[in-house]
Amino acid sequence: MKYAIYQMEVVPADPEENRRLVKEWAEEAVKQEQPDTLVLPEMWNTGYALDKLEETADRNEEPSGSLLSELAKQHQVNIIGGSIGNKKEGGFYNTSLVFNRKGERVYQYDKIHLVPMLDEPEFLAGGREKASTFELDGIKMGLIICYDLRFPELARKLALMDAQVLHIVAEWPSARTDHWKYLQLARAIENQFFVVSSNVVGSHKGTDFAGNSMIIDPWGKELAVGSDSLTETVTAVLDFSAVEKIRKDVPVFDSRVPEMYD
Ligand SMILES: NC(=O)CCC(=O)C(=O)O
Repeated sequence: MKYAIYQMEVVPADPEENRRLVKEWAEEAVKQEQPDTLVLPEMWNTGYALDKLEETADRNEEPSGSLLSELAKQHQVNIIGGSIGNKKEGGFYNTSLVFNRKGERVYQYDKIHLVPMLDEPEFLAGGREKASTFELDGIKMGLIICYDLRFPELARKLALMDAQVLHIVAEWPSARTDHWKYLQLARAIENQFFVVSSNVVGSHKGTDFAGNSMIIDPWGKELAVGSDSLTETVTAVLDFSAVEKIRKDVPVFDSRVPEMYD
């Protein structure tokens, strides 16, 4: 499965411009790279201008959901739709959407863990539906959002549900670039699945974002890494047979003793 990740510079509080950028990038990436799956970053419609969400957030995933569905259907490509600032019953959420090649929405997830360092708890409600797996082209997959990366229980749960790849959509600051990289490597190695992450570049109100979008194989090898400051497309091909091979060579999942951990 060939991936193309949009390492984007989000324009804070300008959802129209961000939707234009995403459409333009997706059309170009499909032409240049012929990918199977496109990946967008976290909060790509609004950025972290959280005090402006009333004016800028989607309402019940619209209009961003329809844009992604149309792009997926038109280009017959899967889309891991990053996440969007989204108003629905209960308040504002950081909501991820995933579409298959037919433009059908196959997954929706609201970020569970709200990040205090970016004031999310002040402006957003935390998701209270459990994360689960979804399928694209017959492959089971999982998705978490940025700060969720710090909670290994969530990634492990998705691995135990047979996810072969974990997507991490993010707006991760440069101040903690090392954490961003090492935690992703740890999640890939300990769960023996692929990790595909999309981060942003640029800055907002004094916070610089780290780029370094990554594609890591289940051995922990970096297949592709974005730069720390450029808008770019990060690509790699994932061969999912690597998951089974590595789980045979180092049979961590057979060695688990779960009754000893509770
Ligand atoms: N957008 C985020 O969730 C950022 C997370 C972060 O800054 C951190 O975990 O550190």
